[in-house]
Amino acid sequence: MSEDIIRFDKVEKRFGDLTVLNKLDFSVKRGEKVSIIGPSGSGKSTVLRILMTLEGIDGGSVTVDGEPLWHENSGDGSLKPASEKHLRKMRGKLGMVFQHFNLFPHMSVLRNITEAPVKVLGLSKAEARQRGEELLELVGLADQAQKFPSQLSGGQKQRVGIARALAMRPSILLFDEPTSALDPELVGEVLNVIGKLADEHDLTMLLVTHEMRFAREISDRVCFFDRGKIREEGTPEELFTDPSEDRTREFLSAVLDQ
Ligand SMILES: Nc1ncnc2c1ncn2[C@@H]1O[C@H](COP(=O)(O)OP(=O)(O)OP(=O)(O)O)[C@@H](O)[C@H]1O
Repeated sequence: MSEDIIRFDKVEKRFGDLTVLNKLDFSVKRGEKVSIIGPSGSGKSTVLRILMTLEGIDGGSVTVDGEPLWHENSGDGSLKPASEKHLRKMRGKLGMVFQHFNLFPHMSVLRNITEAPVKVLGLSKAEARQRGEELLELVGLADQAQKFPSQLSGGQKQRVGIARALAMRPSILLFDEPTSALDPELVGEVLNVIGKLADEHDLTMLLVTHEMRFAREISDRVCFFDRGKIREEGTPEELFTDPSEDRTREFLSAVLDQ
């Protein structure tokens, strides 16, 4: 684990008068599993949305896999705003698992997973199907391939969401509060799948979560966000047992008491 696969340098993001990211410096190394925790509105999901190019930036730079995300070389060594082609290429490096699953309701589970690999990666239907079946096996849903999302529980839908993101063979997997829309009894099955991925694959994982115990278990590093900046970061052990900032301590005692 050496080079940075994700790098934010002094990134600014505003919505009108609201500064959401305030000259944010943040990086993730290849293969690293990083959790972002912090109060509501601190800019956690915005970081993921910027990486997925769902939001632009107002200042600074973002680099993914050594290349600027929002800019590209113009040929004379200077940078120009990224073209749609550049953004598409960069998006291919990342997969995202959304809080509300975002599955296609009119497609079977298997087709939800095979559609983009066929249309975007150019896989044959047979290849996509074989890979889709392997991924359903990985998330424990091999027997649900022909069902439709409406026939699944929330936990099953989210496991399809994970399989769908993996089907695009990303180097980086982003999770945006993947369990917060689930009934409590369904959280465990999704966390088990994410934990298995973290243990068995060399994927880079960036996870925004309110599940403190889980963040502690699977992360190499935990970042505490507060008002658009990283207030404190460290190993789970350092951050959860001996935080150095009062603000981190207050946040942790509030959420761990719930
Ligand atoms: N498209 C938007 N337009 C205006 N304001 C936005 C938009 N998206 C996010 N915000 C605001 O930016 C701030 C940061 O949002 P973000 O979703 O990144 O926070 P968060 O830390 O992920 O919070 P939560 O834990 O509640 O999801 C919030 O105050 C939010 O209301």
